[in-house]
Amino acid sequence: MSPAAIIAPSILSADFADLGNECSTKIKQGADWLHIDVMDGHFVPNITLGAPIVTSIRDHVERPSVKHGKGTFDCHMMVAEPKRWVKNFQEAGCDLFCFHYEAAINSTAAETPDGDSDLNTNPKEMIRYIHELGMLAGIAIKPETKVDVLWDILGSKNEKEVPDMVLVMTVKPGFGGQSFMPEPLTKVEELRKRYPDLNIEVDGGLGPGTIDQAAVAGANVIVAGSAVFGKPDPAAVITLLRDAVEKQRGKL
Ligand SMILES: O=C(CO)[C@H](O)[C@H](O)COP(=O)(O)O
Ligand SMILES: [Fe+2]
Repeated sequence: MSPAAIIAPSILSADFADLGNECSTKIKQGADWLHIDVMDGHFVPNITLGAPIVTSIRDHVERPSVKHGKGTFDCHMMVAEPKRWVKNFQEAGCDLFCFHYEAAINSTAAETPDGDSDLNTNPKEMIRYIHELGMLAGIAIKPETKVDVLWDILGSKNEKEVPDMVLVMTVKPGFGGQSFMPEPLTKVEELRKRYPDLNIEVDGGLGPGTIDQAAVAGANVIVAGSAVFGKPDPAAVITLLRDAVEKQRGKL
């Protein structure tokens, strides 16, 4: 059986003027994690938020008591130089640092806030660095990136280099509220076939109309922004998303 359903509302669609309350309310309404979209205007053509905001909302959401537990801050780092921000986000209260494969391999100037100018941004090194700082590590791929790039990383003999989660984007990263792209689900299917226990997250355009396809493919971590925030009954949407994943779990 694949891992349990994890529902992670994306705060990109929250009321930013009332963020602390928005976040704590979503947890009360049944969310497991909060998905925090960090965009730097370089890796994607949009800017959202940085570590100070994560520090502020951490005061409103209790830290998870167990690994992957309720209240996990799932930081989706759509930034050009992910290594620069690992320590910064760890100090802010991030629990899961999910960087983009495409950013890691193309990163050039990776000086960290500590002045560490080691430019090595090999994905496995990144994962080890994130783990050494006590966070869970995720690796994300854009819709056009082939899943094959992940086999070497997922097959690493060093457990510190193995990610805790893979994020398969189902929209082009950069904006909330886009239409779901079904094509990347073939990557989810292949990941699930090879790795029955892996946390596989899908992100972009997920909601009541698209969840079944993602659940059948084998995704268990579901990000939903515009389908949850600002809706009349967010708790009902969260339950619907969870039920769709749970229904498929036994079959996978
Ligand atoms: O990473 C993202 C965009 O780059 C967001 O997490 C994602 O788009 C969620 O928003 P929605 O559910 O409205 O599509
Ligand atoms: Fe995201």
